Amino acid sequence: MTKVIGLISGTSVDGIDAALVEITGRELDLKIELLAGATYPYPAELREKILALCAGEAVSMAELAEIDDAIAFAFAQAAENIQIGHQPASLIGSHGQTVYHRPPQGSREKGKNSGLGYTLQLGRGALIAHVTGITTVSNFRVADIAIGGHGAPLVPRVDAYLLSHPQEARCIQNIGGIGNVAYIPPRRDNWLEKMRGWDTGPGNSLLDLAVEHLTNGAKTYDENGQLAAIGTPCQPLVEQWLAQDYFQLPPPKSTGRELFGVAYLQQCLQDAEVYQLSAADIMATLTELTAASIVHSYRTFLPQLPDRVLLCGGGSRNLYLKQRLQFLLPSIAVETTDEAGVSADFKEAIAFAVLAYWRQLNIPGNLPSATGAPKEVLLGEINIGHEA
Ligand SMILES: Nc1ncnc2c1ncn2[C@@H]1O[C@H](COP(=O)(O)OP(=O)(O)OP(=O)(O)O)[C@@H](O)[C@H]1O
Ligand SMILES: CC(=O)N[C@H]1[C@@H]2OC[C@@H](O2)[C@@H](O)[C@@H]1O[C@H](C)C(=O)O
Repeated sequence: MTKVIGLISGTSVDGIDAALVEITGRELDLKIELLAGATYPYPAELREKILALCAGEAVSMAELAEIDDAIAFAFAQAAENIQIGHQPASLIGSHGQTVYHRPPQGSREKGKNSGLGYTLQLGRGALIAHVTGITTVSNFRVADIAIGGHGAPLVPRVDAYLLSHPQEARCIQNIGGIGNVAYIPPRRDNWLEKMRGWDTGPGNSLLDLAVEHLTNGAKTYDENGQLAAIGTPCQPLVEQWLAQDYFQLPPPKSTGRELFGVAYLQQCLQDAEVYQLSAADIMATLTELTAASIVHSYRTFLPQLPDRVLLCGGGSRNLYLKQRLQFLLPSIAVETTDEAGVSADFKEAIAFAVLAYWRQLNIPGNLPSATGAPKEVLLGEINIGHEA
């Protein structure tokens, strides 16, 4: 049994999710127990700086170094806090903070750099290992990227072992800033080879930006989808947006705030002008885009629709969004991963604890059918803590 801390701040940049878990087994016999989970918001000033970086604002290398260190210290503090009242952990898996993600483009010849993806997560693991004294695995995405993969999504392989079912085909749908899915066929025959995974597109990123814009900064997210729920989705707009490139691109595929960020929202608002929509209608329409893009991708790219969809991430708390997903998938059970025994709030943090644990055991962490990499690889760089 190994006690591991998983840390991640996702594309919503709302704060650091920390999970303290006990892990046993390897793959098919993998078991986790969540001992503690908490979200530690970033200091407001740091969040603003990170969002500016993500939006492509120019910073000097000196400023970048400062932000990197501030993130690492915040992550180390989260690791210290989550252990309070528990026996100390022996390993940390820290995803860090994505500030830039460029998916690979087209085919790539070995040894040549044309078309290679690029991804940058800040919050260097060496500093977290030094501050906490705990060995820290970090930089999980780069090995998959280096061999031509997207480096994302990485959670599907962990989903496979924690959430597969002997009879049911399941879609594990994360709705964070960006949405991503893991499709898991029933656990029989060569089920792992039949798995699929990809980023479905915007999760909450456009919703958060829109609410902030429409309420002049008074709100940062549409709690439970309350505002969207009193509006009406403008279907012609949803169809217009769904016809765009990303939604038609076959998987494996990944995306980020580089695409579904401020400029994308501005274009959406401009497209909406002709329909003279109310604030609630705009929110309903953007929420419909999130729901419809998820369902469109299942209908277009999966070999069969799943028997059950298990939601996770902050968007699983958006009741209106959940209702719309259920409406668009009438004969399929739409629930959350909580109902299958894995915390919907902390599944990503749990996954990075598992990925660190696998790294120590030399077990590959990527699922080539989800990242597009040509083979399985070990993920993450190991930074030894001085107490190791
Ligand atoms: N009660 C709620 N009602 C509606 N939306 C919510 C609620 N709680 C959280 N959210 C949404 O969830 C978002 C945070 O989700 P989460 O923490 O899963 O994202 P993330 O991990 O940063 O993203 P990603 O998975 O893309 O890396 C918030 O920004 C908000 O939009
Ligand atoms: C580059 C990056 O940070 N991607 C995130 C993001 O947030 C959701 C989606 O886009 C997913 O691809 C990924 O995160 C999760 C943790 C993953 O790798 O599975």
